[in-house]
Amino acid sequence: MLIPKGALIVSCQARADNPLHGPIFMSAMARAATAGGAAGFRANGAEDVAAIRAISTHPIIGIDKVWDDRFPVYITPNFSAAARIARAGADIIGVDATRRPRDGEPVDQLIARIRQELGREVFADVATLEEGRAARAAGATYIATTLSGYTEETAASRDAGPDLELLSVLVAIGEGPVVAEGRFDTPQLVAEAFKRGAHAVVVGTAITNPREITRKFVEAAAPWASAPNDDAS
Ligand SMILES: CC(=O)N[C@H](C=O)[C@@H](O)[C@H](O)[C@H](O)COP(=O)(O)O
Repeated sequence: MLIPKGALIVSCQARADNPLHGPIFMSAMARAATAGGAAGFRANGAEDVAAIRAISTHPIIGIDKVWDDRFPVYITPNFSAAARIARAGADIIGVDATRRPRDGEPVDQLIARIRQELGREVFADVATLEEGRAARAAGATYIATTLSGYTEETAASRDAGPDLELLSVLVAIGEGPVVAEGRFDTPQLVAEAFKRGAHAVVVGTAITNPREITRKFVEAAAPWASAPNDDAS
């Protein structure tokens, strides 16, 4: 098992519309996170994975987000996406392990192929207990709460903070490491995840997305903000 117990993993991702998009910024994020004590990374796309691999020996959970209007699954939906990420240097491949339709082989088959043909550990992003059980049975090393709040079935809970309940029930099965991921946006929530038995915690937005962090502070300031020219006397 490559991710050590108690690890804080930092997700270094920035989409194309983010001013920090690109491997130069993401590898700098990873270096900053390393200096702060991060024990591993999650990164999207071959370029960012390769750039982070070049500056770190910590475990990397690599994903390849492939958007396709025909399917809801976009996190490493098929074997060719997984192979690209493995080639780029990811030790662990993150996949959407929900049972939703995807452009590729059924998820159980995908997990088995990643293990057998790529020789990589699988990190299964799930939204429910049943999906977690199934992914474990298919051979995933890590089960993570990443997609709770992001599927049709679980969307209602997205604004309610991280899914601590799902974390607890996955831990209770007791079959292997469970990782807390998705809206763990304060040190207190990270501590709570470990208290509930998380093997590791992945934090993204709250550490590596200055645009969203700024938005939160601006929202807090909004009631006191004057409209332009308000102060003209
Ligand atoms: C649903 C989805 O696509 N989640 C993504 C998975 O890679 C990322 O956008 C998240 O930032 C990541 O899971 C970390 O979570 P948070 O940013 O909440 O700490």
